[in-house]
Amino acid sequence: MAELIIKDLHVSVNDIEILKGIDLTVRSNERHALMGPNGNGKSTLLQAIMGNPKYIVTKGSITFDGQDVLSMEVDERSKVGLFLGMQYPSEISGVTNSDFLRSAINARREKPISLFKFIKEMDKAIKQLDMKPDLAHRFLNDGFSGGEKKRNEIVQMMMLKPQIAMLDEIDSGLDVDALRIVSDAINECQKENGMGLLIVSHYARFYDYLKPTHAHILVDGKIVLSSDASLVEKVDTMGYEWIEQELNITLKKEEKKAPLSLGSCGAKKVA
Ligand SMILES: Nc1ncnc2c1ncn2[C@@H]1O[C@H](COP(=O)(O)OP(=O)(O)OP(=O)(O)O)[C@@H](O)[C@H]1O
Repeated sequence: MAELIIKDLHVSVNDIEILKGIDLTVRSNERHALMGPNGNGKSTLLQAIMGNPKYIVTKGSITFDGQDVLSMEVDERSKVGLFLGMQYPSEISGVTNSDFLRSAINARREKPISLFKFIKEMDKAIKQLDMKPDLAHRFLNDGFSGGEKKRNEIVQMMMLKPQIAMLDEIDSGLDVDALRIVSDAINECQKENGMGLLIVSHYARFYDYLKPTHAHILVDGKIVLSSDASLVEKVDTMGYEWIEQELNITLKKEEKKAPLSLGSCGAKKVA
């Protein structure tokens, strides 16, 4: 069973501390919803786990099956089974989608994948995501619509078969049908591979499809609440303001979204 363990993680960007002590464990088959007001550090956490050099870890640890992730290069993190589906996927002209994926797959295998198997798997993924068949031969994300880029991240996930997949607002920009198609693909991939999921989204509809086993709220660089999927419903109906009263913390003014109301969903205060 795969296990990603994050302990007391502090991360700075441009000398400003964004993450201020994150503790989180994600295991195979678990589905963690990570929510929180805008600009509080969700993407920063995912980028730091994947090793984006802009995000400097100043304290704490990240281990994957007992191995020190922080001492690994980005490609090594991918090879051990970590995957990040990006909020803003990059466009790379000159590299076709299929070349990119084949190289990424071969980098983590002793023997290169046969062309036959690769084409079969890529066709299956493209069909499952209901994407245009020419996608494999186009340059990576070049000229792709917003929704196509997000679906393409899931094609990559299906092909790479990670042990822990982190999805950063992969639902944003998807129409209602695409949201269902993408969710079905994620669910099937998890069923086949037993991967663990860490999912950042602002929308309950996406979580309705993915059925989180755990849910967390991140505020000002800390996970302040952890619970089950009932936390997603609570945020969907009440926003985040109730957290101020329940935990006696202050949300930044511009992050307040919902009308003030109180309630409890049995969430556990963790910070
Ligand atoms: N590469 C970067 N350069 C400068 N500042 C950054 C960078 N990445 C993140 N930040 C800052 O770190 C803070 C947290 O940003 P982050 O993207 O992690 O928040 P988030 O919770 O994912 O927000 P959202 O829900 O809006 O996506 C913000 O103030 C953001 O401006």
